[in-house]
Order: sequence, then structure tokens, then C-alpha cells
Amino acid sequence: MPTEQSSLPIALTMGEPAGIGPELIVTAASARREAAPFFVYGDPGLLSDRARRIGLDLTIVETDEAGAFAAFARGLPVVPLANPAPDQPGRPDVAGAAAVIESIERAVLSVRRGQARAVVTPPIMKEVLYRAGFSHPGHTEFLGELAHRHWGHDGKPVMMIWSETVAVVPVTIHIPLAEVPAALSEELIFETGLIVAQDLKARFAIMAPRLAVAGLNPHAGENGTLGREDNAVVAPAIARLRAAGIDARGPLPADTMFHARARQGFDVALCMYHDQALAPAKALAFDEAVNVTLGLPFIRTSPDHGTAFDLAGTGEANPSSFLASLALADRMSR
Ligand SMILES: NC(=O)c1ccc[n+]([C@@H]2O[C@H](COP(=O)([O-])OP(=O)(O)OC[C@H]3O[C@@H](n4cnc5c(N)ncnc54)[C@H](O)[C@@H]3O)[C@@H](O)[C@H]2O)c1
Ligand SMILES: N[C@H](C(=O)O)[C@H](O)COP(=O)(O)O
Repeated sequence: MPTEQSSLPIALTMGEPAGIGPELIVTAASARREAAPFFVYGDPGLLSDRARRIGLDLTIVETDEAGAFAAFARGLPVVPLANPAPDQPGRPDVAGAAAVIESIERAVLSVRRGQARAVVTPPIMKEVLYRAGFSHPGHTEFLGELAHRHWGHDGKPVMMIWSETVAVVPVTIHIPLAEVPAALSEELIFETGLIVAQDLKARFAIMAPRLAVAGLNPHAGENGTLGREDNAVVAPAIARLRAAGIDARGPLPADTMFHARARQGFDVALCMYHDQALAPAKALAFDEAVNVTLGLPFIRTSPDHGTAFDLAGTGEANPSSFLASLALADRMSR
């Protein structure tokens, strides 16, 4: 087993078994000669079946963590799960939820134990997990809980969707739109901006990151006449970020901050809610953008798309964003 950090494998979770995640994993494994070694916490039978369905001749190697690195030369190393994962593409089933959660927990633990150097997560279906009693809105928040459990880390996990074209951060993440104004606070925006600036320096080598901060309301509130939050909450947070030495500006009208010329003026856009951030990122860079969790004591990336049940099992899913998430995890953890 290699001991140097950069020689450790990357740990993959299985993602939603009925989604496109399993076929993206086997597709990446088929092209593995160009990739950093990885293994997956998954169901060997399901992965083998998914490879066969999409016409890939791939060897599945059942292994434990210690054998994963060497097994990568022979095929896809799979560390089997204790919980069952139903193999029914396109038909999510709550019976698979325990396996999905186990896979995430074990991948994070493998990094904590020095068996892997980063975690890459194919998409999960949140609703199925909620129905099974999962209490976290998504991976991002669950990974924050696991960072606390295994590292004693109390920092806030921050979602960034990153691509060469644009990078965005939603300050509030998986909450109903109606709850956004109450959830936004000067402290939350300030804390998020600090984490983003720190991690862009530490993980992306952007030594003086430029943050563009969106307003909440149309036209960033039109000076208080179209909503109070921009002046009362967003602007003071930006002032605090600037006082902390961070190049932050705004509140900017969200509708005009993403055109090509405007994007030249910032490294990352801080947005006030999920779709304000993710809609422009996915419109501009759906096939290559990567979901990166900042503010964690370990590296985690994920594709920017979801489970795409309409494509599961067909072999038609575009693997680009998943391959980009593997490549970025590799780059960030060297
Ligand atoms: N990282 C994650 O865990 C993650 C990310 C986003 C969404 N989700 C979950 O995915 C589920 C479905 O969400 P959705 O329908 O809003 O988004 P989606 O990304 O699954 O699908 C949206 C559209 O994009 C297409 N698409 C998605 N990925 C594609 C790919 N690789 N190649 C080609 N086409 C692709 C789909 O076919 C669909 O038409 C939800 O339960 C959501 O919570 C999970
Ligand atoms: N909000 C993300 C998106 O729409 O792409 C997605 O749900 C993933 O979130 P997590 O990584 O927190 O599961």
C-alpha cells in the first residue's frame, strides 16, 4: 500500500443506485489508464450489471481498502457494502437508501484513516433518503456532519460549483425559496465569504481571490425600494469582508453579473440562494462544472448534475462532469 498522500487512491461513493452514477463509475473505470487510481464503495453485482448493460467489458475486482490501489491495474476495485442496493435503473427505491448513506460514510472514513486522499460522490436522490429518515438536506451538509464526527471540525461546509468558465457559491443551499430571506444574515454571508477566500487560496492557488456578491432582490434592491435585504444585510457583510482584506464587491444585480465581460471581473460569485448560483453555472458549463465542498478538512468533489433517471441504464449519460470531478479531486489532493 502506498504511503505518500499523492499515491493514495481516491474513494468513490456509489451514489443513487437507480441513477446514472453507477454507469459513470464504470465508464470512468474503463478509461482508467488516464486517471488517478480510485476505488468505489458499492455493490459489485450492480456495477458489473451496469457495465454489461452499457456494453463495457470491465473487470470488477472485489477488494478491501488496503488492496484497492493495486487492484486498479486490473479493473474497477469495489469495496462491497453491507447494505443491499436494488439494481433497477430509473426506478429509485427507498430500500437502497441505507447503502447510499453507508457508502458516503465509509468513503469519508477512508480518508480519515489514511486509506484514500479524496472523496468523489456521484449524485444521490435526496427525496429517497429523506423518506428513509436521512436528516441532512444533501451531501454538503452531511459531509459537514462527518467532518465534525471524525475530525472534530466545526466549520461550515460551503458548496461551490466550479468550472474554468465560472465559479459560483450559494450562501443558502438546500432550503425552500420562501425561507431564504429569513435565513440570510450578515454573519452567514461574511462567514461564507471568508471560507471561500481561504479555500480559493489554499486549494486553488488563487492568492488574491475576487468575490462578486449578488444582491437578493431585483436590481440589488434598487437602493432599498425593491427590498431591504441588499442594503441591510448583504452590503454590511461585504464591508466586513473588505475590512478583513478580501476583495469583495456588491451587492450586484444578479441578472447582469454573469455575462461574459462581467465574469472577467471576479473569480467566484457569491449568490444568495441555490438557483441564483446554480442556474447560471449549469447554463454556462453543464458538461464540465464540478461541485466542490469548501470548508472541510478533506477534499470532496461531485459532478454538477443529478441522477438523470431518464438516462439511467442507457449509456447515453455524458460522463464529462464526472470525469472533471475526478480530475479536480486528483489535482486538489496532490
Ligand atoms: N451531486 C448530487 O448529489 C446531485 C446534484 C444535482 C441533483 N441531484 C439530485 O438529482 C435528482 C434529479 O435532479 P434533476 O432532475 O433536477 O437534475 P438532473 O441533473 O438529474 O437532470 C436534469 C436534466 O439533465 C440531464 N442530464 C443530467 N445529467 C446528465 C448527463 N451526465 N448527461 C446528459 N444529460 C444529463 C437529464 O437527463 C435531465 O434531462 C434530484 O433528486 C436531485 O436532488 C443530486
Ligand atoms: N445542489 C446541487 C445541485 O443542484 O447540483 C446538488 O443537489 C448537490 O448537492 P450536494 O452535493 O449537497 O448533494
